[in-house]
Amino acid sequence: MNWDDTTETAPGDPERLVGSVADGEDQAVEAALRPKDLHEFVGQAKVREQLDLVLRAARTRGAAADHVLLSGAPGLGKTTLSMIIAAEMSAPIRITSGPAIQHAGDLAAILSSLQEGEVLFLDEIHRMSRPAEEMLYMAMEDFRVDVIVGKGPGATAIPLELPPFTLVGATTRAGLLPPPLRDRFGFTAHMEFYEPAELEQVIHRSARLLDVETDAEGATEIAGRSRGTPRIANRLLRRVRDYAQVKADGVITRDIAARALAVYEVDERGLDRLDRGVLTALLKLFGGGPVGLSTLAVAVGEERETVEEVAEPFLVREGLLARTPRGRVATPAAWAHLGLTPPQGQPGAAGGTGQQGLFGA
Ligand SMILES: Nc1ncnc2c1ncn2[C@@H]1O[C@H](COP(=O)(O)OP(=O)(O)OP(=O)(O)O)[C@@H](O)[C@H]1O
Repeated sequence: MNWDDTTETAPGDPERLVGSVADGEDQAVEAALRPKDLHEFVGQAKVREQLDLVLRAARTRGAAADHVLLSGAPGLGKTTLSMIIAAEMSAPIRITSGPAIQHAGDLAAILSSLQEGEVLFLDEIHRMSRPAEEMLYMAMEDFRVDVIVGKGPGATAIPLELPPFTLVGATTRAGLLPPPLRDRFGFTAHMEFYEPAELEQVIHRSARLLDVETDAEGATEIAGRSRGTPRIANRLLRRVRDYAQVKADGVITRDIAARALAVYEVDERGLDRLDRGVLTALLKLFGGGPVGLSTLAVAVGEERETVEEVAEPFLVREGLLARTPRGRVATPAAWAHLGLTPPQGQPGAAGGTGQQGLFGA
C-alpha cells in the first residue's frame, strides 16, 4: 500500500516516541490535556476563526451546526476540536470511527439513537464501508435514512426520520473521500502542522496541567523536537518530566530537555534513531544517492515498508530526503544536519553544483 508523504502514518508508528498515532499512555492522559474551548485551543488561527463564525451563527439560529470535515495528520487536534464543537454548542457528542462501521445497519443504529443537535464524531471517515457511506449521504442532507428490511426481491425500505445533528468527520486523507461525501460538509478545515512557537504554548499549558515547572528555553527545546505535532510535544514533555524528576530537581530547563531527549535518541530536529539510520546510510554508504528504496532498506536492516512508510515521510517533509525517479537522494540540508561533508559533485559540496537541479537550486 502507498502512503501519502505527509498525511498518513504507518504500522509501527505508535511504538515510537516521535510517532504521531496515540499509544496507550497517550490515550490515558490526553483527556486531561485537551483544551475545552476555542480560546484554549492553540494555533490553527484561520480554522478557529472560521469555526467560531459557523458555531455562533448556528447558535443564533438555534439550529444544529453545519456538518464539519477536519483533515490533517494524526495528533494535530481533530478529536479535540470535535469535542470543542460539541461543548460550544452545549450538545452531547458521540464518538465512533470509519473502521467500526462495517455495515449500513451499524450506522443506522447510531444515527437513529442521536438526540437533537448531537455531534457525531466519525474519525477516519475515509475508512467507512461503501453501503454505510451511501446511507450517510441521505442522513447528512435530509436527516433521514432508509432502513432495508429483508433480502432479495422481498426487501423493503422503511424511511426513518432523524433529528437534526452535526456530523464532524475527521480524515488524514481528504483526497480519498468521494466527492459526493466531501460536498455534503458545510465547512471543511485543513489542519496544518504547528509552528514551534505554537508548540511552546501547548507545552506550557500541558506543563501547568501536569504540575511540572518548565522555563521558556526548556519549552523551546522540546517544541523544536516535536515534529509540528501537539501529541508528540505532550509525549516528549512527559518523558522530559521523568528525567527532570529522577536526575535533577524536577524543573525543565533547556539543558535538562536536551539531556533527556538525548537518552531517548530524539535529536534537535525531532529525528529518532530510525530516521537518522536511514539518513546516515544514504549519506555514508551511498554518497547521498540516488539509491533504490530496497537497497537502502537492506543497508539499514529494516523492512522496505518501514523505511518508506515510517521514516521517509518526515524526512521528506523536513527537506532532508527527496524521492526522485532515480531513487532516494539526500538534500544539502541532510549533509549539514548530520555534520558530514558531501563528496564533490553532490548538491551542497563546496565548489560543485552536481545534481542541484534535483532540488531546484
Ligand atoms: N491546538 C491544540 N492546543 C492544545 N493541545 C492540543 C491541540 N491540538 C492537539 N492537542 C493535544 O494533542 C493531543 C492529541 O490531539 P487529538 O487527539 O485531538 O488529535 P487528533 O488529530 O484527533 O489525532 P488522531 O487523528 O490520531 O485521532 C491531545 O492531548 C490534545 O490535548
